[in-house]
This record gives sequence, structure tokens and C-alpha cells, in this order.
Amino acid sequence: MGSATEATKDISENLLGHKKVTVVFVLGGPGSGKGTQCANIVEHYGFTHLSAGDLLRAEIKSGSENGTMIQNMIKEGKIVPSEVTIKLLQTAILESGNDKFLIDGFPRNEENRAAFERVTGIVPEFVLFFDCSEEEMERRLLGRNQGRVDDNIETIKKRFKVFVESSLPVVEHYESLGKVKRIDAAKPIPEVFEDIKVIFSSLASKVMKLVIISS
Ligand SMILES: Nc1ncnc2c1ncn2[C@@H]1O[C@H](COP(=O)(O)OP(=O)(O)OP(=O)(O)O)[C@@H](O)[C@H]1O
Ligand SMILES: Nc1ccn([C@H]2C[C@H](O)[C@@H](COP(=O)(O)O)O2)c(=O)n1
Ligand SMILES: [Mg+2]
Repeated sequence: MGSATEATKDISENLLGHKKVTVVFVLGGPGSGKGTQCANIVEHYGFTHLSAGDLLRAEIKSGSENGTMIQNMIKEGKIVPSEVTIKLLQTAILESGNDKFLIDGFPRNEENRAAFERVTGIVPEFVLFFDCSEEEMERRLLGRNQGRVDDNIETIKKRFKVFVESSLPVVEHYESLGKVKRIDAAKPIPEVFEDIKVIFSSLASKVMKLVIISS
């Protein structure tokens, strides 16, 4: 029964306001394929995908007072202050109507991580980490063609530096807690998803067991 109790704690004891939620952080370098695979996970496992970068880009488009600051930071490959990004994530979670979320590209640094835990009380179920070489990520970003202001070689180099210096320590933090599930993201898209399916199918059966135990 020990493991069932632990699983209950992990899945249920995070609260956002009065809402209980399950969160998976999806981390990896720029262009490692996070967004691509989140779309697959949503389709198969019913999660809501919240990309911190997409939320920030939507904030720029909305004409918000923070828009210019966000735009400049994204162009420079810098990380936007946590309070801005967390507010966007909190609003999206509360408005979603869902109770399970893929939070993609967040937390990006220690400040993001600590502030999110402090403000929301949410501890991730696990971290899905996309492991990919810079050479491959650079090739993908330069071929992405989605009109992003940061998909140019100058900004890409800056984003890689920020990733190594600020984001990898967050992954190491979760690794020390035994929470990281590492994916070889250099494989072709369908093969990466096959590896991801193993992880999410086992999460789904863990949740099913919990439902049976508690009913
Ligand atoms: N496994 C893969 N093999 C080859 N190309 C891929 C793979 N996964 C994604 N791509 C392509 O690489 C590009 C970047 O993918 P995606 O946008 O999913 O990355 P990301 O990790 O979300 O990047 P960012 O952090 O910049 O948002 C896209 O053009 C996508 O089609
Ligand atoms: N937690 C975050 C996530 C993203 N940003 C900014 C800086 C990133 O370079 C940019 C693009 O993000 P992506 O779409 O690549 O995940 O958005 C941030 O400041 N903080
Ligand atoms: Mg993305």
C-alpha cells in the first residue's frame, strides 16, 4: 500500500486555488521537438498543452502593456520575468476546464521554478526532458519556417547559451529528485513518440489504479 499512498500524494496534492491538477513539465533545448510531441500527447492522452513561449507570443499580439518588453526579451533569447509568465500560465490553467497539463518550455530557470512552486503550490508529476544535440536543434530551428523572430542564427546561439546556463540546472534539480524522464529527441518524430507513449501509458494506468483504490 506504500506505493499507492505515494502515488496519491504525487497526483492529488497540488492545488491551484481550489483546483487539483496534474502537471508534466516538458523541457529541452530550443528546437528539440517539445511542441511537436506535445501535440501528439494531447491527441492521445487528453492533456492540455500550455507552451510558455506561445502564451508570451499571444501576449505580444494582444497589445498588452508588457508586449514590447516581452518582444525584446524573446528577440534577445532572454527569459521573461517569472511573474509575467506565471500569471499567463495560471490564467490558462484556470480557464482550461481540464485537470492535466503539459507545461512546455517552463520552468526555464531557477527563478521560474521556485516562483511557480511558491505561487501555485504545484509540484510536477514528472519532467519530460528532450535530449538533442545543438547541431540537430540548430538545423531544425533554421528550417522551421514559422516566422518566429527568434529563429535566426544570432538569437539561436543566445538561446543555446541561456539553455545551458539557466535551464539545464533546473533539469538537474528535478533529476536529483528522481523526477526526470529523458527522451532521445534526435530520433525521427514517430520514434520519439513511441518512446513517449511508454511513459504516458504507464501514467494513465497509475491514475486508473488510484481511481480504483479510492472508490
Ligand atoms: N524528431 C524530429 N526530427 C526532425 N524534425 C523535428 C523533430 N521534432 C520536431 N521537428 C521539427 O523541428 C522544428 C522544431 O520543433 P518544435 O517546434 O516542436 O521544437 P520546440 O522544442 O518546441 O522548439 P522551441 O523551444 O523553439 O519552441 C519543427 O520544424 C519540427 O517540425
Ligand atoms: N518560461 C519561459 C518560456 C519562454 N520564454 C521566452 C524566451 C524564449 O526564448 C521564448 C520562446 O520560447 P519557446 O517557444 O522556445 O519555448 O519565449 C520565457 O521568457 N520564459
Ligand atoms: Mg516550442
